[in-house]
Amino acid sequence: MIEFSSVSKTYPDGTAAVDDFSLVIPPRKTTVLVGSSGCGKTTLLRMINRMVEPTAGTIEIDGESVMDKDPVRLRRGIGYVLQNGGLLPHHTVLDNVTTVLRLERAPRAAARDRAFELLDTVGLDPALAERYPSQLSGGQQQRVGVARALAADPNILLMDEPFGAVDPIVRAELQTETLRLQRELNKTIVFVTHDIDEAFLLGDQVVILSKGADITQIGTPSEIIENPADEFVANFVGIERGTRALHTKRTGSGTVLVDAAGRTQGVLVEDGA
Ligand SMILES: Nc1ncnc2c1ncn2[C@@H]1O[C@H](COP(=O)(O)OP(=O)(O)OP(=O)(O)O)[C@@H](O)[C@H]1O
Repeated sequence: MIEFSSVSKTYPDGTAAVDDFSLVIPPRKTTVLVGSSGCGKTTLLRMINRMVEPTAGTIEIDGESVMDKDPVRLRRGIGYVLQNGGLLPHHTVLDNVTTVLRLERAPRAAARDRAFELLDTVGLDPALAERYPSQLSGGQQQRVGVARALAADPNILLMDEPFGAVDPIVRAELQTETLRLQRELNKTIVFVTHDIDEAFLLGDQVVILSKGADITQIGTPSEIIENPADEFVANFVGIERGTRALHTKRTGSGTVLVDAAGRTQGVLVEDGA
């Protein structure tokens, strides 16, 4: 479990990125932090692995403050996936994946075996192992980034807009893979995005943030769609307009659900019918 208690972060230039933020992140589930640009999502994520240190408040992992842990060891125990993959350009895929293992002084052969196992886990062809990041597609680079983050088998995986830079089709593929990985690996995932559809697809717990990392609503996707906290959330989620604003339409053979653009999205099947 990760717990934020009254956490604030003011950067040296006076920007109050996070103001009195408290949240419990349950283990082995995916928590998605979603909100518009600049609301403090990345700052929150980076405070978990101490890449950013809070100005006030505490962050605990399984009851122990991150400030009491050695930052280097802490970071090696937490996988971190960035938007652009964050791969080292002059290192092969294999070397990128084994970076942490080599820092941990794992024997070379064991690290290599583990890297191939990880490439398989993230759905990459082992033939890509000797390539450099520039010789991979954006989607493949992201998979390498995930493999690298998983290398030391961390309990926690932080993902900061990991699919922001790939095209929509690859993005959908990577989202499906993330769901599969979560089922198979059972990690505590903290995922940052500004895309509410991505948040609802991946999140067991979704946290909708506004400026200063102010929590506007927190809940499961169903809870939020069924009972949006206010007009901002209803708009953000697209309940009044867009694909989630469904209307019923009677047809000769039953009732269908139609979206705001007039496209039929499905058939209404009444419970117990
Ligand atoms: N190193 C820094 N120094 C000063 N201000 C910063 C720094 N890093 C972030 N900020 C500011 O803190 C606020 C929150 O930034 P943060 O990156 O956490 O937001 P975000 O929600 O992740 O945004 P985005 O979706 O655009 O990445 C913003 O106003 C940003 O400009």
